[in-house]
Amino acid sequence: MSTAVGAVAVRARGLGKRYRAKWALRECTFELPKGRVAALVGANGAGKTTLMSVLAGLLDADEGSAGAVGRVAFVPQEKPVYRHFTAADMLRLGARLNVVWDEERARRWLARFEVPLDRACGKLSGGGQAQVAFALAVGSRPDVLMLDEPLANLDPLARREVTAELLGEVAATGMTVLLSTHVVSELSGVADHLLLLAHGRLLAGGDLDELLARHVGYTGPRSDVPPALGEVVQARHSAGQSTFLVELPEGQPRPVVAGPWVERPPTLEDYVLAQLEATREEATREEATRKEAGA
Ligand SMILES: Nc1ncnc2c1ncn2[C@@H]1O[C@H](COP(=O)(O)OP(=O)(O)OP(=O)(O)O)[C@@H](O)[C@H]1O
Repeated sequence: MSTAVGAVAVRARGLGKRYRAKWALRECTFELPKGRVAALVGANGAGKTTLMSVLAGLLDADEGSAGAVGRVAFVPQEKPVYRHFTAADMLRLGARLNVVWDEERARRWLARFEVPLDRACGKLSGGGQAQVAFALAVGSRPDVLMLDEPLANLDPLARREVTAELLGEVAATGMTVLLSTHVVSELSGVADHLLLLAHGRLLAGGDLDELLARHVGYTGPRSDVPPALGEVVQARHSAGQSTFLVELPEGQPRPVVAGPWVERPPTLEDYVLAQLEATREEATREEATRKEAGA
């Protein structure tokens, strides 16, 4: 089956969600193209779980709209499995509960991660239980797979293997993946799209290569300003040295920087950490201004 170029898998328009009076999400607008692996990142409490829950239809939005095209599978942070069920029982449950069920795919996932079919889920390790939840999600052949902190219970090798398997599933089925994580360093080469949340608002979103290409890291002699024009996302100074992460102005040729300055393309981790730090500093400044105004 061919897919229209640029088809959208997940869309949000002015999406907002509040718990009582407190907004957990506000004015979120984005489109996630089909077949992408999108990383949803943000500090604790930024609104990642809330966003996924609304997109998966588990929570109603309080303003705006959101939707996903096709069948959605959502694996929450707690990796729900029945403790007294074996992995094989869980697969039988999957077959009963899902409109579409690919038993072979689900079994292959469990075999790949050496999860015994006959052991009660309660007796599996946290990582093993997570694999059962993933197998069920993959077996349901979703068009959009949403995973809340899928890497949290896994050891470093398992994290790499799970992300590799997910990429394999994307290549084989054309599904779209949205995964939230704090382990940003392990998303290089996995995610090709980014949604960055801060205090319930979407700070950045879009194609990862494009986003990173618009940013440059500079290291050079101590200076209050970077060697090229642009928005300073992060500035760090030590006695004799300054480093900057700069967002270059759109639609202009890339600046040529010479002399003592060294240019470095930022990694995903550099970019995300700099953005989160900048937001935290801004929040601290706003809080101080509020306190001053109230004093
Ligand atoms: N059921 C709830 N009732 C009230 N407030 C909630 C509820 N769930 C989340 N919140 C609040 O909404 C905000 C966003 O929470 P959410 O769990 O979506 O963030 P998160 O980015 O997933 O955080 P983490 O990385 O810690 O999992 C937080 O301020 C949180 O305290």
